[in-house]
Amino acid sequence: MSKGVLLVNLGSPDSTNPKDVKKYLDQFLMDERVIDVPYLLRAFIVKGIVLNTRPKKSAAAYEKIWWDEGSPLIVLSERLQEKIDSHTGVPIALAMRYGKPSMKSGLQELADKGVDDVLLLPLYPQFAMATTETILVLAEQLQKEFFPQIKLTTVPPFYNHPDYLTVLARSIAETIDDLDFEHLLFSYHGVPERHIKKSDITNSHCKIDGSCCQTPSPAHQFCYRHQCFETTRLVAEMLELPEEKYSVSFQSRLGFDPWLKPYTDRTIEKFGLNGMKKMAIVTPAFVSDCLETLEEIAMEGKEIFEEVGGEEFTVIPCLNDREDWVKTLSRWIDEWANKLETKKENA
Ligand SMILES: C=CC1=C(C)c2cc3[nH]c(cc4nc(cc5[nH]c(cc1n2)c(C)c5CCC(=O)O)C(CCC(=O)O)=C4C)c(C)c3C=C
Ligand SMILES: [Fe+2]
Ligand SMILES: [Fe+2]
Repeated sequence: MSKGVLLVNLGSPDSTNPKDVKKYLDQFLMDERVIDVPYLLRAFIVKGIVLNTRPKKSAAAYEKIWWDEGSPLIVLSERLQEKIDSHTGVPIALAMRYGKPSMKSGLQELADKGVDDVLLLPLYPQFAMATTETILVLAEQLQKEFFPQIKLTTVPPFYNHPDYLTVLARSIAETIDDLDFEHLLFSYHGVPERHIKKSDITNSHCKIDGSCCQTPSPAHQFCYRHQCFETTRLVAEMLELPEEKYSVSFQSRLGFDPWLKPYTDRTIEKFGLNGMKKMAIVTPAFVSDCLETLEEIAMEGKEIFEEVGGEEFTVIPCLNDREDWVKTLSRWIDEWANKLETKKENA
């Protein structure tokens, strides 16, 4: 069999034009794993309400962070793909769950090169219904309908993988090496609490309280909240951060349902109001810098902190295409490719 890799990230609009943003948000928010209500209600919420106001607001936000080459998320993902491609011996294609390049075109690109054994690598450290799961479901649908010759293998969420944690810890230490900050906030993309309960395979573990995510359970294989806490705990351990020096929050909530708490914007405000002057923030749910890190955190978050008396707001960049991250992903890919090779030779 001939091997190849499909890297998948979230995706961005084609441009900052509100029409393009509307098209992108339509595809994104009509996904039943993102807004998980019955179709007619979802269509009413998305097409009847959100798409009438949000595209203009989001387009203005994209305008603030857009690069000459395009969306930061896409450009950074392309750089990552190119670098991995030059480090590994197998073809590497890049796709987005929403927008372009589509997952179908990514699989087609690999199929055109004769690849029939694909490693699917969702670029999300933690599992979530709205990210990893929707990629896996679509990949399986596409495989069945258009690429029956392709065998798919998936890289599981790597939230607690020592290689990933080492790179993340190093990226944090490089930015705040002298520990001259009062608090490090680990801000993860939020999800509605309902998503966490839906992903609970035991149907009884998840309470979204102070202890369920710390109590061992098979539910944690699919628990975004647990996985965010674990990434944080393990990285803090590597950095030898005392407990009072770091905490977790969740950003980017949308709509009126309860989302995971505490909310990042309110946490930053509270820090400033309590007299904190120097804080740092890291966003480990994102592998590539994007609207949510460059605008919501680096611009809006900074503004909130400074408005309430904060003085230094240090943002740790995402892993993007840093060399040690490229090497880590390339090693995982080579290990997969060589393992299959060995199995085949032994057969
Ligand atoms: C309503 C639901 C949303 C859920 C659930 C959600 C989960 C989720 N998203 C990411 C990663 C990203 N989201 C980004 C943008 C973004 N997210 C939502 C909504 C939900 N996300 C919206 C409406 C938008 C668009 C921008 C806006 O209008 O605010 C991005 C940035 C994309 C970019 O082009 O830069 C990322 C990345 C994760 C990891 C996640 C669940 C864990
Ligand atoms: Fe999102
Ligand atoms: Fe939990």
